[in-house]
Amino acid sequence: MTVIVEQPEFGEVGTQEQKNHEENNELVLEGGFVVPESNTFGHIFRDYNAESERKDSVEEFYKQNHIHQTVDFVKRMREEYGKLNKVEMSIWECCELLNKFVDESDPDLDEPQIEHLLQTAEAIRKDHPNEDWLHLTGLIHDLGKVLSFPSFGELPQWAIVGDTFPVGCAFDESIVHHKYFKENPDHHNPAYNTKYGIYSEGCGLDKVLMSWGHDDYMYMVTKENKSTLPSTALFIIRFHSFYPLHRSGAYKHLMNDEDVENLKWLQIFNKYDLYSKSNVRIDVEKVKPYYLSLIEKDSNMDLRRKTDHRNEKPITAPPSLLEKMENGVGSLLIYLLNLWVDESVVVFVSKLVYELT
Ligand SMILES: O[C@H]1[C@H](O)[C@@H](O)[C@H](O)[C@@H](O)[C@H]1O
Ligand SMILES: [Fe+2]
Repeated sequence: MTVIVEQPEFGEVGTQEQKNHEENNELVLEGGFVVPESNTFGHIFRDYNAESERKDSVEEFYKQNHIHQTVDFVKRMREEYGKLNKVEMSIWECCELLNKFVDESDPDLDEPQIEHLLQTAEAIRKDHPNEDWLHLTGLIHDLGKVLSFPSFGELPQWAIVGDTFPVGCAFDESIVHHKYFKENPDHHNPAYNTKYGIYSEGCGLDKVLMSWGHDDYMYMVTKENKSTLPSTALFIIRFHSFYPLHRSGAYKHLMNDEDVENLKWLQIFNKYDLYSKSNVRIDVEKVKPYYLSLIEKDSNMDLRRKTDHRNEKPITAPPSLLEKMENGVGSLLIYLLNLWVDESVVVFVSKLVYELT
């Protein structure tokens, strides 16, 4: 059930083959995934000013997003959704649910999200066939968009999608449709509108409150369910919409050394996330078995049991037992605890181990 992570090698993503393709106006990443020149609508990617049928609605989306994302709002959302007490659902069920969701913030895509999830994961798989943790990350990175469905609280889209940014410090100029922040109360609050605001140099992104949406929610779900995905995957999930950082280089003064390392992977991931938004259709049924096997491997991530251990208290072993956990039997206990089996089973096994050791 462990998703094996090979140590990443960071280097320039690019080869001679890539350069040849670049001359032909297309970009190829390492293995064979070809970056298209234009999005589904024939425009360059992330052009928020291009005349298109989505231009005005995307702008209206960002207006609402920028007015309402405040420190108070983010704190309330984190508190509320941190309980993970809404619904239990398997990863694949979430993927299928998202088929009914169209992202109002996205100028590049108006297809159901399941296509996007699989397009991202398949593009990564083409170039990095051995990084199965990154394939799974691609598959689940946007699942937090389920927040738009009634069972997950039916949040408005401005509280789910779009690029994210820190709250509690000045809104960087590079943020899409920045002008609408002038209607955000935090923008006029001296505690929140300076370069550092409530943060300090190098404090680490983990300490930073990000505008609330699918990224932070899915991060919470992944973390609290004790996914075996590596911490880099959690970083990617949490910050994949943080374009002001990973594209524009803003807010780097808040990063610590670990963030610097993780950012390299996020930038690799982003190429697939963004440029796989094309009209190349995916044969869902064909690739489904592979992704089900990845989900199975990271069995902690079966949201059926674990998205929502709502209202349940985390199960912890008694202190006397914790002392005995150095040995092999203790590891078995940790394993069982991590599986979040019924509490009575854990207590029974705990007692048994205690007696035997
Ligand atoms: O419109 C898109 C979309 O909502 C993506 O899921 C998000 O990750 C991007 O940052 C955003 O620009
Ligand atoms: Fe996303």
